Amino acid sequence: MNIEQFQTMLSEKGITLSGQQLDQFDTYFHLLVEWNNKMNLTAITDKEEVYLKHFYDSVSAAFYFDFTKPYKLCDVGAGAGFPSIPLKICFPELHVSIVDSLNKRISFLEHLAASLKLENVSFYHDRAETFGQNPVHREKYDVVTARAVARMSVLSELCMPLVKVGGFFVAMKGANGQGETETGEKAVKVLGGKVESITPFLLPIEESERNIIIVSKTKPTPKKYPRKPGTPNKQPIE
Ligand SMILES: C[S@@+](CC[C@H](N)C(=O)[O-])C[C@H]1O[C@@H](n2cnc3c(N)ncnc32)[C@H](O)[C@@H]1O
Repeated sequence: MNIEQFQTMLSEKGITLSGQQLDQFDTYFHLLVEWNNKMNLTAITDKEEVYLKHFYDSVSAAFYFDFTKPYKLCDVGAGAGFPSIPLKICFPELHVSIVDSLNKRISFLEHLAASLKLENVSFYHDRAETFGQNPVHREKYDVVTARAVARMSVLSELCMPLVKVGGFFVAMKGANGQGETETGEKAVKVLGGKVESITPFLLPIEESERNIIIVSKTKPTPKKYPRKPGTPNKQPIE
């Protein structure tokens, strides 16, 4: 996907990017490739592939969920910033918190956010299992996102405790998203949620399948979740 296609295809979905936002994506691409030479951030470094498989794919969450409001958003396991940094570039009103267990990725993100002059972004080097038990963060977010972190039952335990009652969890999945969500539906319920929608779509150009799963939080998550890493006999809730 070249930059013109990126701009046109987003504009067809109602997301119009200014010159400044396009410059931010350009800087993001260059820093991603530069830092990828010193640390493992992504296997995708070809420019057109980064625009398709990282930038467009991340922003595709906004085709199914309204990110235009000044929501408090937490991105669990964002790695090199996906999906929350592309969403923040497109929707500057968002207040973004990123939690990732790998400190070198957090260092990259801090540098990236400063270079892009992003406001209202915070980074936390932590595991979601402990972050979600911290009263500062527990049930404090309007929306929690996750892309390519864990299968739905495990992911729900990491993400649902962070969502406030009345908020949403947006999971970005590949082709197996539907099956995983059927298996993970019990976990979602135990954790206080309800699966509102599973929407399949094809990534343009290469036509690989994606699924966006939207879960609403209807009641508080029981205190024992998320369980700490190493909890005896810890199995996914299935
Ligand atoms: C496969 S990468 C995906 C990164 C990004 N979301 C994307 O779509 O490219 C998974 C990321 O989740 C982080 N991660 C895995 N388990 C985690 C946990 N329990 N708590 C916080 N971060 C975690 C890893 O450090 C890694 O950066």
